[in-house]
Amino acid sequence: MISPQMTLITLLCVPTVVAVGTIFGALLRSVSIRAQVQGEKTTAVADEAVANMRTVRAFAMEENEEQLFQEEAALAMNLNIHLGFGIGWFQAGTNLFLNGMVLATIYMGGYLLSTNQLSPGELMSYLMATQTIQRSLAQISLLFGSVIRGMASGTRVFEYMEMKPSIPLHGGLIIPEDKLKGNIEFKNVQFAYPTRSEQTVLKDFNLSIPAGKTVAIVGASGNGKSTVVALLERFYDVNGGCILLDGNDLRSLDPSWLRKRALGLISQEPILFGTSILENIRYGKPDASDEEVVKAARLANAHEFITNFPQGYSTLVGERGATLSGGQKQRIAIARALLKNPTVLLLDEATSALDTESEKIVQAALDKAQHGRTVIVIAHRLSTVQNADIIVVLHRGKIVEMGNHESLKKLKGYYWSLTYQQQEPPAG
Ligand SMILES: Nc1ncnc2c1ncn2[C@@H]1O[C@H](COP(=O)(O)OP(=O)(O)OP(=O)(O)O)[C@@H](O)[C@H]1O
Repeated sequence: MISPQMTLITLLCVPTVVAVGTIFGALLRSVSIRAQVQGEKTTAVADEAVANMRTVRAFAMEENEEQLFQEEAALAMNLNIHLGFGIGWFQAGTNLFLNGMVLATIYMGGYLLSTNQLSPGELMSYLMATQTIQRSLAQISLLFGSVIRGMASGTRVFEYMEMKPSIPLHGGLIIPEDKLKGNIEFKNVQFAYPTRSEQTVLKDFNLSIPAGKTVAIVGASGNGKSTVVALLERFYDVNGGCILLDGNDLRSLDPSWLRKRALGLISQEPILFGTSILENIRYGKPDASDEEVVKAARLANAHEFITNFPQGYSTLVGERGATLSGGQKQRIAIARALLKNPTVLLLDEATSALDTESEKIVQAALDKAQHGRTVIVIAHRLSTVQNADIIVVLHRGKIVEMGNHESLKKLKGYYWSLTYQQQEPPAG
C-alpha cells in the first residue's frame, strides 16, 4: 500500500532542495565571477610590479606596490570567503534538510506502523528509497561548490573565446610579389582613437609616398606621428578617408599578409623574447634558414657583436632581452624586421632611446636597411632625417609643411623653429 503522507514528504523535499539550489547557485555564481575578476586584478598588480621591477626600485616604491597588492588581495580574499561561506552554508543546509527527510520518514513511518496503517516491510522500502534519494542529493550538494566555480570560470573563458577582433587577422587581397611596389597614399584620412573618440588625432591627412622614397614625419610630441604608423599597420581602421598601398585600400588587404610581408616595423622599444638571439631574429620569418638569419644580422650591423659572445647566435637574451644593451637589442630588432624583406619599412623613433655612440651604429644599420624600400621615418632628432626625400611636419594632426631639408629650412616656419630648438648650445 502506498502511504500518501510519506510520499508527500519525498515529493516536497526533492523539488525544494532543487529550487533552493538553483536560486542559491545563481547568487553564488555572481559572487564567484566577482571573485575571479578581483583575482585577475590582483595578479595584474603583481605582474606589473615585477615586469617594471627596475622602475619600482628606482623610485623606492616597493612598499607602495606591496600595499597596493595587499589591498587588491584583501578584496579577492573577502569575496572568496563569502563564496566559501555561501557554498558551506548551502551544503550544511542541504545535508540537514536531507537527513531531516530520513528522520521524518522514520517518525511518520513509526506512527503509521503503530496505527497499523503501514506494514514493517513497506516502511523498510520507504526508508531505502528515501535514503537513496538523500545520498544522491547529498552527492550533488558536495559537487555544488565545484560546479559554481567551474561555471563562473567557463563563462569567462567563453566570453573571451567569443570576442571578435574588430580587425580580422586573415582574409582579403594579397598583392602578388611582382605587383608589390610600396606606393603609399593617405587620402583625406580622419582618425580618433576608439577609447577617446572626442579627440581627433588626424584631420584631412593627405600624403603620397612614392615607392622607394624615404619620408620623415616630424613634429612636436603628441601630434600624431606614431598614429600614422599604427594606421598603416592596421592596428586601427581610419574613421574617414582611406589609406592605399599600391592603389589598394588597406581595408581590402589581408592584414596578416600586410604585416608579415609588406611592412616591417622597428619601434623605439625593441621587444625581445627570453630565448636565443637566433630565435629572436627568426621571429621575423619562422621558416628562415640559419644562413638567412646571419645575412639579416650582417645587414643590421649585428653579426659582429653576436659572434663576439661565447655562445654566438645561441646566446640567451634573458627576459625581454635584459642581458643586452639598448643598441644591441635594437640591431637584433632590425635584423628581425629585415629577415622578412619588407617592401615598406616603418621606423618609429628607432634610435631615440640610444646614446650618441649606439645611435651612430644603429643609424648606419638603418641606412643600409633602407636601400630599395619605401621608408617612413618618425623621429624626434631632426639631425637623423635631413637626408629624407620628403620631410612632413605634423602639427595637431595636420600636415603644415612638406619638402626637403633645405627647402623647409628656407621657409623659416615650423620645421625651422623645430631645428632651432634642437640646436646644441655652442661649447664653452
Ligand atoms: N591608444 C591610444 N588611445 C587613445 N589616445 C591615444 C592613444 N595613443 C595615442 N593617443 C593620443 O593620440 C595623440 C597622438 O599620439 P601619437 O602617439 O601619435 O603622437 P606622437 O606625435 O607620435 O608623439 P611622440 O612624439 O611623443 O611619440 C596624443 O594626444 C595621444 O595622447
